[in-house]
Amino acid sequence: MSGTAADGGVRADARMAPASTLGVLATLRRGVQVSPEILQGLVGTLGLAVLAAVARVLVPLAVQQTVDTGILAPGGADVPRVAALVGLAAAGLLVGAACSAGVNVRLFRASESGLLTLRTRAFRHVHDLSVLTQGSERRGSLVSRVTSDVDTISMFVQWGGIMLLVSLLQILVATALMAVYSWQLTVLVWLCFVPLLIVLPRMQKGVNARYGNVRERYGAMLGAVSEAVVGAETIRAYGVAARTQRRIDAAVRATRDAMVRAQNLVAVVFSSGVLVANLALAAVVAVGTWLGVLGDISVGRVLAFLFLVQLFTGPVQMATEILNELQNAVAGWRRVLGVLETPVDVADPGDSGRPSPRGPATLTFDDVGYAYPDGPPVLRDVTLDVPAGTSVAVVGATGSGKTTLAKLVARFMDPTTGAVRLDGVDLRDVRGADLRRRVVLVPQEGFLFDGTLAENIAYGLRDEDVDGDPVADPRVRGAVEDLGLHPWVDELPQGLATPVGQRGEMLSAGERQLVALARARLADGDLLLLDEATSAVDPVAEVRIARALRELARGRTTLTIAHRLSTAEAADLVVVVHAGEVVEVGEHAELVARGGHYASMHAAWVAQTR
Ligand SMILES: Nc1ncnc2c1ncn2[C@@H]1O[C@H](COP(=O)(O)OP(=O)(O)OP(=O)(O)O)[C@@H](O)[C@H]1O
Repeated sequence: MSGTAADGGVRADARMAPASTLGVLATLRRGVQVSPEILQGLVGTLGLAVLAAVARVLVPLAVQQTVDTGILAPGGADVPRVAALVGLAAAGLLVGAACSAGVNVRLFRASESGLLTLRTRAFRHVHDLSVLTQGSERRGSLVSRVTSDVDTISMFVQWGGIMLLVSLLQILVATALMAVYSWQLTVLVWLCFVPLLIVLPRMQKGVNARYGNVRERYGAMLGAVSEAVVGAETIRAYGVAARTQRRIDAAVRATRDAMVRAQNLVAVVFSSGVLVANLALAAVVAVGTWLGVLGDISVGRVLAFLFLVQLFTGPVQMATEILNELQNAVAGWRRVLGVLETPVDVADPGDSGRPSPRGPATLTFDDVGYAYPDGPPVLRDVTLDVPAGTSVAVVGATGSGKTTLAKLVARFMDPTTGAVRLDGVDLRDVRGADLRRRVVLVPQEGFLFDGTLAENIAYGLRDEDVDGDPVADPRVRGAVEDLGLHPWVDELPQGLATPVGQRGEMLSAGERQLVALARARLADGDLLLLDEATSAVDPVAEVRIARALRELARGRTTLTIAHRLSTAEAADLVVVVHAGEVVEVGEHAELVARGGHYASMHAAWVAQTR
């Protein structure tokens, strides 16, 4: 959440229509606005594309000239002329190939730099979105927007776009030359191809549907396989390998069947293109010969027609496929633009915000209410004053709103009504960087990254403070020692250099908590938000965690979401949340004596544990 509201979105003007409602051309236009590099050097590229199309038509032209004015020259074959024309055709082919290569290279370069901008902007924006938006959007879908959706755009821009351009030009230039040679044969060739043009889009739709089915089956197959890998322990523990294997086999077979169905139709589409081209060739030969006998057309021109017909087949077949790719690209573009348009609902005021200097932190809830989007209120009229240096335990039944309270303090979202204040300043007005420095959240399950123990602890440092190898960083070691964790770390075979594995899978749950605490110690905030872990750990780890927590909290304002009432017993202040409302606030002994909510929770807990 480092960006400001103004830098990420693309809808600077609120009156602009959302990308999901835009037509094809408007989407392309807005896509180009977002990444204008796509159009870099377009005029030069277009010029090269025209040259490439003209060069391809040079061959039929040379054939006609060679036959009519070289081989069948009135005074006998004119060998030097034939040689010159063959040379010309060869040169044309070479120039055409060079132009095509140039077009590809230029397009590739321009589109890659455009897509780079699009990807980085989209990724940065995803980062700026509030945790809540990220959660509701399903993280997987956000990832796919920044990766595969951009890929569909790239496919079209790099390949489809230019093929469409070159193909259209090729058809136009070829038609022009054919019309010069013989209008009758030109009409004939078009008559052969028109039915294909009518039928192909429908067939292409079928191909798309079948490939859609393939992608679906493929996704299901990947899902089944990855589930079996992730759930390997459960599968083994319950001995259900055969059942799992049957599910995977069925998914693999379904993918194969879908693929075969799609390929069958592709074969029909491809063959019909070849069939029509051959029909056109046959018709040209037959009608051309007849016209030749009548003296309306020369041999060279009929031969040239045979070559020109070939120039039609590829583009016509490709055109529908390319148009389909255009649809995919436009859909991808809409989704990526949709991400860029998602408003940043927790906006960092940046430099225009109020500075919040380090020091003892007081926390105030000022008549705070909160409702998750489209949900009922989960917090109501919360008013609370936490003096600097106080340790507060928030207790309440599951779902009562404790975590929501902590999330508001970390500013993962803003209250629907009222305000949360740090040292009297509304969090909405506090500079993001100051807030992150002063308020540190230790979640129940701290996320560990694939790397060493030291690297994971060093995530507590701000980017600008990181230098050198964390393993050798005295600050990392210092944090570990401050919390009394060095005996544990020193027992590990590689000490601070011990790898933790993906998500810390090589450590136990208790050890992961210790790393999260050392990280928070290094972050050294003024206000600590602790979501107490509910998972049980062994007694030694429990003692170690409790000691580290005590050390971590020393001298700081602390808000702990307490799942164990022993934590509440030790806190300066207990806050009892019930159905979204703060119903009791006071010291442990005071609340027990009051005989209300807390007293009955405590009595139940004592009966269970002692
Ligand atoms: N992201 C969310 N979207 C919608 N509703 C949510 C979301 N997170 C929590 N809630 C709802 O808000 C209410 C309060 O949830 P919260 O997580 O704050 O409770 P809690 O007291 O921390 O519970 P627990 O002790 O089980 O962690 C619950 O009814 C829950 O269903």
